[in-house]
Order: sequence, then C-alpha cells, then structure tokens
Amino acid sequence: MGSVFNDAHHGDDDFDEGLDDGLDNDFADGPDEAPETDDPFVSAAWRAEQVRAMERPLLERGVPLMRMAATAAAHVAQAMLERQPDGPDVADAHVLLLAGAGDNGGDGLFAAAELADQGANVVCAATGRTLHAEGLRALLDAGGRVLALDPEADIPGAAVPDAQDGTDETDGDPLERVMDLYENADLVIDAMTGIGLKGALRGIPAQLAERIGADRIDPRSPALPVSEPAAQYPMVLAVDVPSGVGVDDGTLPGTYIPADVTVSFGALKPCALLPPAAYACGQVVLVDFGFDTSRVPVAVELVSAAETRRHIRLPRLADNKYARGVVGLITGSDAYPGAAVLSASAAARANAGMVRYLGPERAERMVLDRLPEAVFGEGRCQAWVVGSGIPDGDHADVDSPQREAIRRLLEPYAVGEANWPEPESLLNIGLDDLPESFEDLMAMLAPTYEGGQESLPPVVVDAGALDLLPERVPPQVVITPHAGELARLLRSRGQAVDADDVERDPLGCALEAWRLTGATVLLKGAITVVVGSDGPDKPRVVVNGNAPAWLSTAGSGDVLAGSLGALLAQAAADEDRSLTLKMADLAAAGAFIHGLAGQLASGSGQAARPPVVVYDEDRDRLAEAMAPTSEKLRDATPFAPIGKPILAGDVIAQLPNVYALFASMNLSEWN
Ligand SMILES: NC(=O)C1=CN([C@@H]2O[C@H](COP(=O)(O)OP(=O)(O)OC[C@H]3O[C@@H](n4cnc5c(N)ncnc54)[C@H](OP(=O)(O)O)[C@@H]3O)[C@@H](O)[C@H]2O)[C@@H](O)CC1
Ligand SMILES: Nc1ncnc2c1ncn2[C@@H]1O[C@H](COP(=O)(O)OP(=O)(O)O)[C@@H](O)[C@H]1O
Ligand SMILES: [K+]
Repeated sequence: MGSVFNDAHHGDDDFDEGLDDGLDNDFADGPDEAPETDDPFVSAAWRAEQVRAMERPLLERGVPLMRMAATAAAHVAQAMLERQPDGPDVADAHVLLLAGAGDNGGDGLFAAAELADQGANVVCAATGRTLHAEGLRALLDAGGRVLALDPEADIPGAAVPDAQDGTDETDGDPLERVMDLYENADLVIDAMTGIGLKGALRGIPAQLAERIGADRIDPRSPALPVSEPAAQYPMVLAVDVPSGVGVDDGTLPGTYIPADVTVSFGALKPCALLPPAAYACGQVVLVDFGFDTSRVPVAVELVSAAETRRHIRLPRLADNKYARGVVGLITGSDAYPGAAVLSASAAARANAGMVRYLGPERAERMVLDRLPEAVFGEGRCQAWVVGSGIPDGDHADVDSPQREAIRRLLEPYAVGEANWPEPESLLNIGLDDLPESFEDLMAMLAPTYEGGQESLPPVVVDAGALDLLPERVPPQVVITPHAGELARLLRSRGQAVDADDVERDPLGCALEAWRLTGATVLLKGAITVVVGSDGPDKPRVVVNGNAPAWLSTAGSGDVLAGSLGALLAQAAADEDRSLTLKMADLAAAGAFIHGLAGQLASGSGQAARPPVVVYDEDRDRLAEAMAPTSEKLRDATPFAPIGKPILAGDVIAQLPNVYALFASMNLSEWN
C-alpha cells in the first residue's frame, strides 16, 4: 500500500472539521497511482504439504530449486547488509549461519557459500548431526568454516567442540561459542528448520533459539514503520520461515528466532500472514518459482486493496438513499452513549445511503447532535450493527430494552426449525412492554422474513451483544470480538479458553467459534483474522494486517462495527443478495477499510503485516523494493513516518477519503 501514502493527505482535521470538509484535499484530484492491483501470489498462503506438492513437478523436471532459493537468499542478505547506513561491505561482513540437517540447512549453506565467495567471513553452526552434503562442500570450498554443536555429529570438515581440550578454538560450551559468534556477527542466517519442522523446537535448535530469541524479543519496543532497518545487531535473515514458528497455524509452539527479514520460497506459508507468527517474520521477501497454484485451495488469504474495492458500491445514476443501503444500529447505552455516536457516524461516513439509530433517549440525542442525517423512525434496513457500547449480560440489567431488542432481532437468525419464529408470532411478542421505537423495529424486520433465513439482512454482532448470539446462526451474521470477548464466547459454549489462549492461537480459536456458531468470525487484533464459510463445512480464512498500532484506541472497535455495517448494507443493497459465501471477504474488506482509515488518520507507515516484497533478480530493484517505508514516505508526508496519536473520531473523518481512494481506482473494474 505504499502508493496510497504517496498520495495521501495527512491533514490534521479533527472529527468535527471532518464533518463538513468534504474532499478539500489532494484526494479531490484522485491519486496519481491507484492502490496495488490484485496479485494472488503475494496475498495467499499454502500449508507445508501443499507447498511440497507444488514443488514436486518442478523438481521432477530437474528445476534446481535449492540453488535458486540459495541465490535469492544470498541476494537478500546482501541487500540487508547494504541498507545498513554504517554496515560493512559484504567482503568485510561477519556472517553466522545456523544450519539444520534438512534442506532448509542446505539452502542456508549454498546461500552462505555465495557470500563467502564474495569475501564474507562465514561460520556455520551445525545444529543437527549431519549437514546437506553438497551444501557443506560448497561452503567449505568457498572458505567458510563449520562448527558442529552436537557431540555426536558426523560432519566432514567440521570442528567439533571438545570440552576437554583447552587449546582448541572451539573449546568450552559450544552454545557459548555460538553466542560469541552471534554477538560479533553482522548478519545471522537462520536455516535450522523450514517447512519440515515438527511441533516445537527441541534439542540444540531449541536451546539456540531460546538464547538468541530472548535477546531479540522486546514487546516494549515501539512499533516502527515497516521495513525499518533493525535497531539491534546482528540482523537476522530467516530462510523460508523463522525456525520454530508454527508453519501452518501461525502459532509459536516453543522457542523461535524472530527475523528482520524472511525469504520465503515458492509460496507464502500461513505463518507469514497469521498472528502471532507473522510478527516474527519481519519483512517477507517472496521468491517466485512459478508454482501452479491454480488447483491448490488457498489456506489463508490476505485481503488486498483490489479485493476490498470489489465490495464497494459506487452511487448509481438512478440511485436513491434506500438503494445505496440503509444501516440500522442498536448500539450505545446510557453507560456508553459515545459508542452510539461513533458507530452511527462511522456507518454514515462509509458510503451508506442512510443510518437508522435505535437506543436510549440520551444516546439518541447525542447521535442527532453529531449526525443530524440519522433517522429514528420506521423503515427497512439492509444491514444491522448491534451491541457496540452496550454492556453484556454480566455487566448489565439483562432486561434492558436494548438487549431485549437485540435478542429479538437475532432470534430469526437462529438456525434450526424450533427456533424459527412464524412472522405472525414474532410481531406479537410482548410488544406492549417495549418502547415504540422497538415496535417499529419489529415492523421493519417483518418483510425480510418472507424470503426465509437466507434473505435476512447481514448483521454485525459486537461487544455486549455477543452473549445474545443464538446457538447457531447463518454466515451473514458477523461477530466482531477481540481476544477476551472471543474467549468468553467460547467458554459459553463449553470450551476452557481464556484471552491468552486466543492470543496464542487466534486462527484455532476463530475456527472453533466458526464451527460452533456458524457465524462469520472477525477476531480483532493488530492482525485481524476472519473465518467464514466457503461452502458446507469448509472454512475460508482471510486476514487483514494494514492497521497501524495507533488504531488501538478507545472506540476504534465501534468505528469498525459501524463502517463494516455500511459495507454490508452496500453489498446487500445490490440485487445479488446471496452474501453467504462472500461474508469472510466482506468482513475482511471492512477491516481493511478501517485499517487504511487508521493509516491516513495517523499518517503512519507502520502496519502489523508489512506488504510482501516480491523477490527481484535485479539487485538494484530488489534493494529498492526492500527499502524502508520511511524513505519512501519522507517526501510524501509532513509527519514523521511513524505517525501520530489518533482518536476514533479521526478514523471516522478519514473514511470518506478511503472511499475516495477506492472510487478513483480503475472504474472499468467496478461491477
Ligand atoms: N518450497 C520450496 O519450493 C523449496 C524448499 N526448499 C527448502 O527445503 C525446506 C524443507 O526441507 P526439509 O523437508 O528437509 O525440512 P527442514 O525444514 O529442513 O526440516 C527438517 C530438519 O529439521 C529438524 N527438525 C524437525 N522438527 C524439529 C524440531 N521440532 N526440533 C528440532 N529440529 C527439528 C529435522 O531434524 P530430525 O527430525 O531429522 O532430527 C531435520 O533436520 C524448506 O523449508 C526450504 O527451505 C528449497 O531447498 C527448495 C525449494
Ligand atoms: N496493535 C494494534 N495494531 C493495529 N490495530 C490494532 C491493534 N490493536 C487493536 N487494533 C485494532 O483496533 C480495534 C480495537 O477494537 P476494540 O478492541 O473493540 O476497541 P474498543 O472496544 O475500544 O472500540 C480493532 O479494530 C483492532 O483490530
Ligand atoms: K529457517
């Protein structure tokens, strides 16, 4: 998304100014360059076994994949050294290679041999009992040295540490020796394990990862603009994947070595996209081997600008406000009236034709004050947003009229004959007890029942409404929990998980929630994970990683809920109303829009998941592609590229600018 920044207006207009400033900035002329186009290659990931299946036909044809991988890794290593302002030339660089016994180690050996050929001082620490034989020979021939860490190792040409022999340079604890080398290295190449990793690291690789990893993980360090040169030496280049990360599920099952750059071969693996492993990958450089991916189902997808654009509905010649999509909101409460303003304003500024609000009088007044366009009367909605800013059952009067209204709104979504209310009975349930506006609500819903559950409008179930979700619902129900809320939802369905468990395995927990509820699950975080339905019992996993850390600010989730509601209303307003199989992509597109608004508001080049760089054989072009975002941004923004603090209202004010960016993309591609 670098190109977005080149054109972005990073004005500091606050929310109120944003209400009437319209497009008084350089968006009015449209960006010179549209956001990135679709490239499934950089936005899709496949599991280890799928990658092996894709590489097989090439290996059978004799394509030298390992040599290609190694050369790419060596070029990336050079680019890393060269981009350090005071870094050494390759010829003067000290390189420590950590190599395992498998092909990942083989890649590392050939890559290190290329660096040694150029004069680099290379020491390979062998973590297994053997090394890839040809790779070893190549490194030794190029002048590299090899240190075997395992006393049982059988590696010709390697020095074997011997605690008894005080005269050998390799004496003492071999791990200490590696740590000495580590501390004096300019670059570490991590080739201990690749896609062949089974479970958590054990043995010598685990011990090394514990020492080196602990040295490098500091959650207190600030979130920097993407691809910023490493703050600490040595830099780490991971070969294919950082050793120790859960390749297929994105977990961190044990010790691991976080990388500054990961050079990924053939195709992305899920760990490059999924939290928390993706945070350990740093900048990902993807090497294209020309795999035929067409017949291999994608395991995890990263939502792109181009994909998001497809879900946006531009105003049409014959439109009226209803045709453009009406969003209904049951949000905000006496305890949190601000959430009503934020969610309703976000919906209104995100290309909806109209916003209907239902809530307590005080919140209603506040919505009117800030959003005179909102309506409160009877009528139909193409999408609903419920629960933001409403206390859940543990913290609220369970019989509050709002919770009651949400419960009834959600009732028809309950999957299963027994739960499916007759339209008649639904219109007659205890309406006398409800305020008039809720009677209106029932009337609004009535027409939608005629087409059955399929035709019920999409609904975003957020925050305090999550505990009102029926046991099972159809996919057009999107739940938007953060880790703590997802843990609570899973506990209510008999799973013993807490928020930490969800943060440790976001994909696993989101999948579980999808399996148990049928809802499309949008799990919020620095990287947002969406699981929806891709056919019967078939999940579709889409992630978004464009959000800057500045976006973690109070009310940010309310903004997401409102703007996602507007996106769903646009989609539902189209004639083609079968959204079932599109819901995961729609929800992820909503997160993308939210993240991009956060980027524009904060003027930040930081993102949880930096854009993937496609490897280029041309060394200058590769270096340019890998250049820090701060360099690319320096002339494009009046702010330091790290950005500035923002409020939820600032994000809302940028939503129209996000839509302007999308609207200026190639119009012929609009459907
Ligand atoms: N994609 C592509 O197109 C191409 C892929 N290529 C490359 O091949 C790589 C895959 O190579 P691979 O199959 O040899 O497995 P790999 O990752 O080296 O792991 C095996 C080693 O790890 C060890 N080990 C395992 N689990 C462990 C644990 N828990 N804790 C500790 N150790 C553990 C295991 O030890 P063992 O279990 O045998 O004791 C063995 O030594 C791939 O990632 C890519 O780099 C390119 O060369 C060509 C193109
Ligand atoms: N570190 C982070 N980096 C980027 N985005 C984040 C980060 N942490 C949270 N977010 C995003 O900020 C929003 C927070 O939502 P939520 O937790 O519901 O906050 P609130 O309840 O205050 O509105 C979500 O969209 C989430 O994806
Ligand atoms: K590795």
